[in-house]
Amino acid sequence: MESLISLKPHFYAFPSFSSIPPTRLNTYRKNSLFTVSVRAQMDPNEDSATIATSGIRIRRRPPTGPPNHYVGPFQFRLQNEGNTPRNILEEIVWNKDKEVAQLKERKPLGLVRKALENAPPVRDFIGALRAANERTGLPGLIAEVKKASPSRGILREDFDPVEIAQSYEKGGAACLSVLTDEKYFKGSFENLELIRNAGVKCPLLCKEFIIDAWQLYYARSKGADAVLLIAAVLPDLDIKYMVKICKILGLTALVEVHDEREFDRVLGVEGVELIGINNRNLETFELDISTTKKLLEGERGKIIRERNIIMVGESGLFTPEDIAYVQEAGVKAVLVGESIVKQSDPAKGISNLFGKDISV
Ligand SMILES: O=P(O)(O)OC[C@@H](O)[C@@H](O)c1c[nH]c2ccccc12
Repeated sequence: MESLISLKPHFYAFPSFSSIPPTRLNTYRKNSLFTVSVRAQMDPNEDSATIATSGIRIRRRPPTGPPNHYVGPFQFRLQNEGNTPRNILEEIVWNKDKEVAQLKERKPLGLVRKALENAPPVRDFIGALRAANERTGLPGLIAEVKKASPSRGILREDFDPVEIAQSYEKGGAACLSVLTDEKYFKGSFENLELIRNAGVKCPLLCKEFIIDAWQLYYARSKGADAVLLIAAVLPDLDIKYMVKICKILGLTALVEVHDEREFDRVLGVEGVELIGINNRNLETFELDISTTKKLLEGERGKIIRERNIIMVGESGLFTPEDIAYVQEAGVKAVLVGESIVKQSDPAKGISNLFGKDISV
């Protein structure tokens, strides 16, 4: 069934990595983007389109072309299954695709790379988490500078990112996460830069929906020490290449999963050192902190320990009992936003969350 949604001209999605068959991908990457020599594996039984999107459920861009209908001088845009996002994650990613295409036009990779020369030095994100964990015996805290989210709306009206970041640092956070998505989370790269330039010592995670390697360079040029790679939106090959690029840039990659399938995919990627389990399903917003426990049971937990991978429990953590629960499940770090950002004194929010002062 088609229905009318707007009169605006339709946007043509810009092709990015996932739409390029792996064979071409190599040449493309080698010639125009990076000088990394990596070879994509091709299974002769799988066609290239399947490989390029392997592993993910969401559609990275609208599968149908512009559904236009002309009536005289009027151009109508028709809504159908192929151009309507099926869930919020698809919507965010489709939007991000347009956003990145525009940003790239304004600031091509060459310019971003040039800007890297003046970027502040990278700091050791994983080292900070390990040190905090050893010092306190509790999971190292990644405290999130978060103004709003699509599931919770505005979390804090009087939002001063630098003040919040400084308060988190004072309260004993090991690292900070700064949301940079503007449309859905009311964040910005300006916030990231402001916090970095204010002299906050905690390493910074750029919390963004990364779908294109250009964004990794951009995040680093703005002072990020780490980036988030979401397995639900990135095919295996993208994760593999992006992890390699992060290494080259000195960035730590926090690779996020939320079910067994994504976890297994990520465990199949070489060089991953930090994995987050998101207790919130980004497609449905459902929150369940037993996700962290469930995913770390049995064989997967064993692999994690053998490889010395640091696990991060993400989302929906509000009380000392929640922290104890995910720690028991095997995490050495936690990522927390809502419960601490909402407190008038975020440092106090941290002590409430852990049931004690972790700054000393
Ligand atoms: O505010 P919470 O429930 O404490 O959650 C923080 C963080 O885990 C959450 O913001 C998050 C985790 N993964 C994401 C990916 C995109 C956007 C946001 C997120």
